[in-house]
Amino acid sequence: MDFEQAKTRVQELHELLNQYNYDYHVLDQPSVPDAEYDQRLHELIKLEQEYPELLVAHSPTQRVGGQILDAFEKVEHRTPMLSLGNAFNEEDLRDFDRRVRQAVGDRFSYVCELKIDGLAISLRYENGYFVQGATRGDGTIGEDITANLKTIRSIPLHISDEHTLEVRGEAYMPKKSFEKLNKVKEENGEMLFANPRNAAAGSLRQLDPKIAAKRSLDIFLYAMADAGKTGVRSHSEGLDLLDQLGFKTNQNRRKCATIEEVLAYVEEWSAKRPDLAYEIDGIVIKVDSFDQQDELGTTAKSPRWAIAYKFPAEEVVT
Ligand SMILES: NC(=O)c1cnc(N)c2cc(Br)sc12
Repeated sequence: MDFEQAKTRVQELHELLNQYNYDYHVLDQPSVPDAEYDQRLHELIKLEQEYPELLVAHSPTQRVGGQILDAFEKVEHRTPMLSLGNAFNEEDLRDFDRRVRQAVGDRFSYVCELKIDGLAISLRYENGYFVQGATRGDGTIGEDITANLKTIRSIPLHISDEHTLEVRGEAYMPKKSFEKLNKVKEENGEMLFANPRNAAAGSLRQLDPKIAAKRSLDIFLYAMADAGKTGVRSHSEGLDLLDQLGFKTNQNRRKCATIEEVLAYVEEWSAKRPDLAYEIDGIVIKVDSFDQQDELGTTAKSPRWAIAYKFPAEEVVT
């Protein structure tokens, strides 16, 4: 095979492997047996060894970085990462609804989403390439954990969208992975993680990406910074765009026209919570239209157009 043929084949393998990866890790619908994926990946590794000039940072072979970092660099978020005000009961939710109606009237809708109990992160794409990933930190300054986030297979290393994009989401450890990890730690006489959130945070703060890669972390993306710049006009349209771009979003979201529908969604998912493959600690409720979000504005800490309903703390049986 000459260089030009190798270049064409490398491009084909990028597309094939990215598609297989998307089907498996984003859609949860594997399209080929693992052996087929491994065979194609091995073919790409061999071609990159034979033609090093064909090895690029966004190659599917580059998910698990080499060197162990000494520390994490600080990253300033170009758009601050918000925190949410809390609601603890039906009355708090009705108060929130009254405040929204006072500001924007009765013609609006909410979007309800599961509040993932993980670690808030931000992904930065430039010209369609994943270039940096960071923790929320204090909302303005986070830590650069790009190497560890690259190991999360549901994070695309390249997207079709050419402009610069910042995508926010929650990295988490599925319940089964958490139980498996603690079982191994117990067998090794190591300290156990208290819960999947701590396990996810501890895994993403590993200085060695090879350790993070073994922790079966996953992610749900739920917002774009400056989403309006992409032309979408509401939060729900933004989530649909994230789906189209190949990101993993949580499909249990629902548009609600009234607070009664919001309360029904809260009730439904409070009951379904134990059967989910991941921990949630509440429900996020947002006014959908960006124009109406702008009318409501933001306090120093959190938006007036969103609230997080928190499930009551579970009784710990000692
Ligand atoms: N879907 C969402 O908006 C969402 C889900 N899960 C979370 N832990 C958070 C946190 C903020 Br802040 S928003 C959000």
